[in-house]
Amino acid sequence: MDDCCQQTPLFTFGVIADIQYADIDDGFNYSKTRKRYYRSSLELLRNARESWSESAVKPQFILQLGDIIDGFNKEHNASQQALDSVLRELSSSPVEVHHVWGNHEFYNFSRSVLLRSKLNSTLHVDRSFTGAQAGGEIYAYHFSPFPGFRFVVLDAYDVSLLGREESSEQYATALKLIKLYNSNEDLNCPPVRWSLEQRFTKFNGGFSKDQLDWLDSVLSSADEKGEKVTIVSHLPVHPDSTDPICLAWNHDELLDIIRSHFSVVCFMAGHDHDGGYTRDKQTGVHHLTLEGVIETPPCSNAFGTVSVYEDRMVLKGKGRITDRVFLFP
Ligand SMILES: Nc1ncnc2c1ncn2[C@@H]1O[C@H](COP(=O)(O)OP(=O)(O)O)[C@@H](O)[C@H]1O
Repeated sequence: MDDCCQQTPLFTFGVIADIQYADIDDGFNYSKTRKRYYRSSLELLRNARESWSESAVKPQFILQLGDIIDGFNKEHNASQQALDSVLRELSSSPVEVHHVWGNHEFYNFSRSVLLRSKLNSTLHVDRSFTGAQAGGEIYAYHFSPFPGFRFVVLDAYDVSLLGREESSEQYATALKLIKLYNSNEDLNCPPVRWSLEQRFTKFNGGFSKDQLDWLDSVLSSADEKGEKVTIVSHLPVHPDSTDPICLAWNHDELLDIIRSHFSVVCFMAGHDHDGGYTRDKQTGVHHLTLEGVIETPPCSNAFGTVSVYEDRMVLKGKGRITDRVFLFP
C-alpha cells in the first residue's frame, strides 16, 4: 500500500453480507458443497460490530448487503425473533446501518411488512431522505455521507416472484419473464447449467423500468455535481464478479446505465457467498461481491472496512475478505 493509506481518510464505512442468522444447527447449501453456520453467524456479526466500535476511525455507517436472517426462520416461526437478535447486535453500537434486501428477507416477510420494518433504512437512519427515494413500493434510495460522495441502495427484487402477492400485477409480470427462460416446474431450479441464463431462477429478481429510470436520473444529477457514486444491491450485475447463477435477471440493463454515467466508481453486492471481483474493462468501475458470513467458519470472519480518499477507496478485509484498493476511474 502506498502513502495514501497513511493519510486520514475522508470517511470510512463497514460492509457485511449474507449473515443469514437462524437459531438452528449447521447445515449445507442446496448442492451440499458449502457448510452453513447458522448460529455462529451471529457471533461473526458481533466480531464485526466490536471491531468497528474499537477502530481508531469509527465507520460513519454500515452497509448490510442483504439476507440478514435465513429463510429457515419462517418454518420455525422465528422470523421476528431472529431479526430482533441481529438488529439488537447491530444497535449495540450507535453507527447507522443501511440495510439492503435479499431473497431471504422475502422468505421471512412480505414486501409491505418490510417497508414498515426496521429493515427499511429510510425510516430509521438519522437523515432526511426527502426526494431521495425511488417511490412506490420500490425500496431504493440514495444518500450522501460526505460532500462529493453518494451511495445508492437498489432493490434487486423489485421484479420478482418473492415478496409480491400472487394476485398482483407485479407478480404476473415477473412470472411471465421468468417463464420465457425457465420451463422447470420448480422455478428455483436453474433452466440451464452453463450459460448466463442460469440466473432466471425464483431466488433472483430484477429492476423495474421505474427503478432503472430513477437510477438514471440520480446518476445524471451526480454526474453534473461531479460526485463519486457507489451502488449497492443484493444481486451482482457484472458477469465477471460472480457465479452467473447469482446475477440479477436484467443485470445487462443495469450495467448499461452504469456505463453511461461517469460518476459511478463502485458496485457492491452479496448473494454469491464465495464472493468475487472484477474491474469493468469499459469503464474502470469496480464490481465487488462480498463473501457471505453464513458460509464462513466460526474460526474466521467475513466483514470489511472501507476507507475513502479523494482518489480511491481502500477495503481492509477481515477473515476471508481480501484487502483491495479501488482506484477511482
Ligand atoms: N439448484 C437448485 N435447484 C432447486 N432449488 C434450489 C437450487 N438452488 C437453490 N434452491 C432453493 O432456492 C432457495 C434459495 O436457495 P438458498 O441457497 O437458500 O439461497 P441463498 O444462496 O440466497 O442462501 C432454497 O429454497 C433452495 O432450496
